[in-house]
Amino acid sequence: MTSPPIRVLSVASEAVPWVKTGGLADVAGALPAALAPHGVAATTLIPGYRDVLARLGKRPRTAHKWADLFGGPARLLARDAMLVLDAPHLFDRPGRPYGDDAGHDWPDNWRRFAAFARAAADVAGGAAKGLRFDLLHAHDWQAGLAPAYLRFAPVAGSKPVPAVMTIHNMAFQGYFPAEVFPQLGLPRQAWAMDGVEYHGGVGLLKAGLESAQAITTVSPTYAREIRQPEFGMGLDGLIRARGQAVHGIVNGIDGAEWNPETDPAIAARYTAATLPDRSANRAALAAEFGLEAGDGPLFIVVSRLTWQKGMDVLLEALDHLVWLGGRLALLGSGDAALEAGFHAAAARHPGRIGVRIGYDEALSHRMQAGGDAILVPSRFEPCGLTQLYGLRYGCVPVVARTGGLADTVIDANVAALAIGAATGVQFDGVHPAALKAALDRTLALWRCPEDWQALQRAGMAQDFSWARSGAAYAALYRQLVA
Ligand SMILES: Nc1ncnc2c1ncn2[C@@H]1O[C@H](COP(=O)(O)OP(=O)(O)O[C@H]2O[C@H](CO)[C@@H](O)[C@H](O)[C@H]2O)[C@@H](O)[C@H]1O
Repeated sequence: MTSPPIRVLSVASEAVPWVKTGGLADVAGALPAALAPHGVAATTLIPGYRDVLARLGKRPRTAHKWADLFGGPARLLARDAMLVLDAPHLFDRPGRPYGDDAGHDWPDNWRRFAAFARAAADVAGGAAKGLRFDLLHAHDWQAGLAPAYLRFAPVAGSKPVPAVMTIHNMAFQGYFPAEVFPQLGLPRQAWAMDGVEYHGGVGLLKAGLESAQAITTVSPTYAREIRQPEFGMGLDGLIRARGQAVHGIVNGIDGAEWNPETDPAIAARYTAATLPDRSANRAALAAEFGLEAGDGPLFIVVSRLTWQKGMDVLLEALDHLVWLGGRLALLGSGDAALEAGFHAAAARHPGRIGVRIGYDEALSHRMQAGGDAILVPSRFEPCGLTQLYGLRYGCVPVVARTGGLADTVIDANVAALAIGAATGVQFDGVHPAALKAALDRTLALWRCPEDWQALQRAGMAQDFSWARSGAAYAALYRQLVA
């Protein structure tokens, strides 16, 4: 007899295809399908931002109502395996999920995401008729209070529901002043070192990390790195103390959406056996970015333009990249100074550097299909998805040896090349000299077409589908509900 599926409420502030600002959305969106083959029925709860509600269509079912959820009425809307928290006073506004169009965080973010977490804990605890869950899985600081509500203020009479807290990025912790604590609806004992108190204020991610039965992050190397102050960013002591409960599970990618054999966004479809067909994509990409023809590699970057991603270091290596005969197509948005820096580099190197500031999903597919190598010089990278897309598309990753980049790319050292295992180039220490040296190594590989194609083929043969990671999450859930 097969056992009934484990029912998981996955709680995230963004999930594809509904709302995305970064990699969290890819993962939260992919999890339910990744878990289904492993006996887990996952339902995703996201906030009802204006765009989400607009796309939800006319008649979603109302599964629960709150007369007053942190200052206004709210409804739980259900559509298939999706739940949306419709709370107009918190989420129905123009702008982005976490701030206005000018990039300022919403001043009431603590209230928005406390309410979201409270609602999640209510739903996991059985408050909504007909919806039952065995476990709550919270993602990042926006969902961080949900495990704390389950621990300190569960639905009256409900059976205990275990929680998993996943860190997608330790740099974002949801820290707010102590004054908000009395408004969270938590009992006084939650204001403690092993509760929500954090450096004299309230830490939303911290609260989740203290309260969840298990902690995961998105690669084994990052799980080790966050035990150190440099990567733990104030929470390294907590991570060390809870070491036994911390697990590193690498993200998968959606192999249906990211498949060069079937991708509707690209000009020429191809497989590892038909690599020469890629050249049409390459030519189209160069044309799209106004780049001249050349025999050097066409590098791409698809990234948030931030310090985390090492984009300031890349700026300092661009003259060298061009001097080597390379070209660069960059798509991204973020810090104004970095955006200006890339515009200036493009002006300095017309025909060699092309820059597109903005967010464009279809273009990101065309770039992976047409680029020769993708640059990911991150200072820290919990997992990273763009290098995985690069591997799948034969766009060779050139990455810093950190976090998930260290775990997913096999450096083209002599031994790895000799056995055909190498899939990319790694470098240590994110500073201009190290990146320039990595570019030199990349060029040496590029000049030997046999080596280069071996890198591409080995990368395309890697399996970063969700199969393994889905099984790992399912095994963890099973332990916790047992
Ligand atoms: N301008 C643009 N146009 C189109 N698409 C763009 C884009 N800029 C970025 N993207 C896309 O957004 C996603 C970014 O995901 P990443 O994993 O690389 O980083 P992020 O730091 O957002 O995620 C955090 O969470 C994820 C998920 O766990 C971790 O992998 C990661 O290390 C961690 O920092 C990718 O799908 C990428 O293609």
